[in-house]
Amino acid sequence: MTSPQPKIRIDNVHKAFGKKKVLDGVSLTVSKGESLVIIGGSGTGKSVLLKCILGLMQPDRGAIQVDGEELTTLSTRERERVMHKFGMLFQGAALFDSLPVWQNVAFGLLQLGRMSRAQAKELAVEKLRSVGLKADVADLFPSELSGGMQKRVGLARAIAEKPEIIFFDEPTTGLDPIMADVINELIIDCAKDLGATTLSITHDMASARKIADRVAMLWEGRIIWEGPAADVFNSGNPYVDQFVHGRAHGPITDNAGR
Ligand SMILES: Nc1ncnc2c1ncn2[C@@H]1O[C@H](COP(=O)(O)OP(=O)(O)OP(=O)(O)O)[C@@H](O)[C@H]1O
Repeated sequence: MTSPQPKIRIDNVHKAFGKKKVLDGVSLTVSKGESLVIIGGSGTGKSVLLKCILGLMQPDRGAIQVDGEELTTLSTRERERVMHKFGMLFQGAALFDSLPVWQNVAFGLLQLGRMSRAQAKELAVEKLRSVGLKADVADLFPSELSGGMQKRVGLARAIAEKPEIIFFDEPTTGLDPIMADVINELIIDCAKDLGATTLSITHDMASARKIADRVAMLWEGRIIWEGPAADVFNSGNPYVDQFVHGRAHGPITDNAGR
C-alpha cells in the first residue's frame, strides 16, 4: 500500500550565504491537516527555511513540494497560483499601519478584485469576530490596538482566504503568557475549522507543545530530531533536551562556534 501524498514535502534543502551553511540538507514532511512545529535556537535557520518554502528565497538545492508540485522551479505566475493555498501570520503581525483593520484583513481579497469593498468589509468583520474581535475594531488603525489584538488581526488576515496551509512565524513573540495561550488556542481553532495544515516556527516551548501534533528540531542546518509533541520533553536526544528545558549548559552551548 502506498502512503498518502504529504501536503508539504521538503527534501534535502540546502542554503548558504557565502561560506556560511545555514540549511545543510533539511528534509521534512507534513501530512494533510497536521500541525508541525519547527523549534531551534536563534540563528539556526528557521526563518530561512520558511522563506524558502514561501518562495521569498531560493534554496541552493533540494526539493520543496506542495501537494506533489515542485515549487522551486515554478515561474512567478505559477507560484502566485500556489500562494493562494497559503495563509501566513508574520512575527509582529506585520500589519499595514496606513490601512484600517478591515482593509488589512481583506487585503488579499481586495487584491483579487473578486468582490466589492462592501462585501470584503463584511467578510473582514466576520473573520475578526472569529478571532474574538468586535465589529467596531474594523475601522480602527493598527497603532490603536494592543499587541494581542494586532496578532488577532494578523490571524484574521491569515485565514481570510480560507488557506489550505497556514504558516506561523513566532506567533506568540512579544505577548504575555496568558495572551500567548489565547493566541495558541485561536490558532488551533482556526486551523481545525478550515481543516488546514499548519507549519510553525518558534522558540516558545509552551506554544510548541500546545499547537503541535509533531515537533522537529533544527540544529546546524539539519533536522536532528522529530517526533510527537508529547515526546518532546522525553526525546532522549541531549540537544533537544537542553533546548526544551532551556539549560545554559549542554551539547548546544558546548559545541557553539565550532
Ligand atoms: N539574506 C541573508 N543574507 C545573509 N545571511 C542571512 C540572510 N538571511 C539569514 N541569514 C543568516 O542565516 C542564519 C539563520 O537566520 P534565521 O533568521 O533563519 O534564523 P532563525 O532560526 O529564524 O533565528 P531567530 O529565532 O532568531 O529568528 C543567521 O546567521 C542569519 O544571519
